[in-house]
Amino acid sequence: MLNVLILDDEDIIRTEVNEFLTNVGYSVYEADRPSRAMELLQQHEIDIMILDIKLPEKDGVEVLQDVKQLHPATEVIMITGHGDSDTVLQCMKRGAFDFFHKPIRLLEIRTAIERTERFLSLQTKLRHLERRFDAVSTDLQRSIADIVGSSEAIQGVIDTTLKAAASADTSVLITGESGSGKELVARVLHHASPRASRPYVPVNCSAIPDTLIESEFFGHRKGAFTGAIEDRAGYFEAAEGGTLFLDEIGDMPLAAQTKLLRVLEDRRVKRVGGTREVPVNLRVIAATNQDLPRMISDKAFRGDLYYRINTLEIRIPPLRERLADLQELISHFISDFNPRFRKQIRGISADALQKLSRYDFPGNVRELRGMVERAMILSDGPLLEADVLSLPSEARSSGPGFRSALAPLDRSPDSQETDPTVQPNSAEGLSAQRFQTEILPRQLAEVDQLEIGMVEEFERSLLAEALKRCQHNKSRTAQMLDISIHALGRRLRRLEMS
Ligand SMILES: Nc1ncnc2c1ncn2[C@@H]1O[C@H](COP(=O)(O)OP(=O)(O)OP(=O)(O)O)[C@@H](O)[C@H]1O
Repeated sequence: MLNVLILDDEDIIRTEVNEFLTNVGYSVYEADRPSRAMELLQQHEIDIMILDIKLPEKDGVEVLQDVKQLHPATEVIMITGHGDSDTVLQCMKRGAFDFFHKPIRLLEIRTAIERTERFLSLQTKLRHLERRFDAVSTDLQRSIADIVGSSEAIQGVIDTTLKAAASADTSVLITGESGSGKELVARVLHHASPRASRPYVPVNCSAIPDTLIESEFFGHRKGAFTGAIEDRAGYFEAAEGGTLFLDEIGDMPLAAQTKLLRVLEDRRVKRVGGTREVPVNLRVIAATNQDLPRMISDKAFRGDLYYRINTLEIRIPPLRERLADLQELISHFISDFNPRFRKQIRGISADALQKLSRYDFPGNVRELRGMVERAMILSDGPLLEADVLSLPSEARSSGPGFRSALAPLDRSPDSQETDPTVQPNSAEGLSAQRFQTEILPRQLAEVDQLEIGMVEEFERSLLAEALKRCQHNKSRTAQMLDISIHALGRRLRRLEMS
């Protein structure tokens, strides 16, 4: 409903116009002088103002000027006398939307107001579209910029992603090793698609307990089970119109796979405890680092679901197949971490880079990011050197130990079990190894949460913990932290721990 303000010093005109407009459904305010009109404009969002020319205090042309300056969203319709062509011209120049002559004909007013109303609604739509367009394009720009790398391999991935984005209903399966950037690609896919202005709902299938999976995906009605204290929409409904990203789909239990398949086929969902089915309109993007065809032959993944979700497959090559991106990625992470750690590290030494490029990065970009983060905490100079990067010495690069030292932070327990390089071989080995593979990476991940001023404190406690575990033997501590004994000494002195 539009708000209309009438500014006229003639009571009879105000009353008549007010009655007429109120009857046809507008909300009408009246003012008999400019100062009162300005007060009302302050207090209410006035869409249209009907403004007389001849007024006490100041004339209508001046009032028009004030209104256009202070309340540009308010459209003004002027009431002018006959033969006032100069004034009409002035008013139009100053932004009046329309005008009509006295004596007023109510029907004329109504037509003028309806015209203004149509104009206002078009303007609102335009503003809305502009906002959406801006938001969509910046989100897309930002999500593409998040994918660092100029190698042919990664550019190929971005090209395919943008092509896949165009067909808004096609299911896409993103495959690639852990930490290779599948989530980043899923975001680009959404933001570049016609569904970009609608929700993007990422779901990590491995993080939902089996017992909750149905209500999380389908939602529930109040009272459907203990704890269902109110009606809740599930992921399918939350992603309405947009994209549902199912990360780690290989971890979805078989029963849930069957239900997912049904939704993809019927495009309808029913909340747990509910009776009504509601239609859903969304695109599903799934991602996995597992070998789904093998899981199908092992009966751990449904073949029919697999064919349903991989209408199009985007494979992200592991980092070791695109080492051309290494330097760019390292620079990106360094500039990301510099302000957080209050450092001014300029880059990486040629020697360290060369050694890194011989590594196979089982944890891919996530692992590289963790390495850079850790090295930056430990680094004292302007360049990241091999000793703080936990790089393998030539002898260790292919031998056991190195992988475990750099195990990605979120490596699954399964992968560690099957990885012969992380099998503990002694009690001391167990604690040192656990410190390297679990405790240290977890603590490093916690750095993300720390305030800048706490970084030194954190570093100090990390070193104290490592020293304690090695009975204060410096060379063993350095070995455990994968840094040289000199680097350890420098750090202890800087932190006044020696
Ligand atoms: N090309 C890249 N440029 C910049 N950062 C990247 C790139 N690829 C991955 N990353 C970073 O590496 C980390 C892991 O990426 P992401 O979560 O997308 O991997 P993923 O393949 O989905 O991993 P998972 O299989 O474990 O879910 C994130 O911090 C991400 O920002």
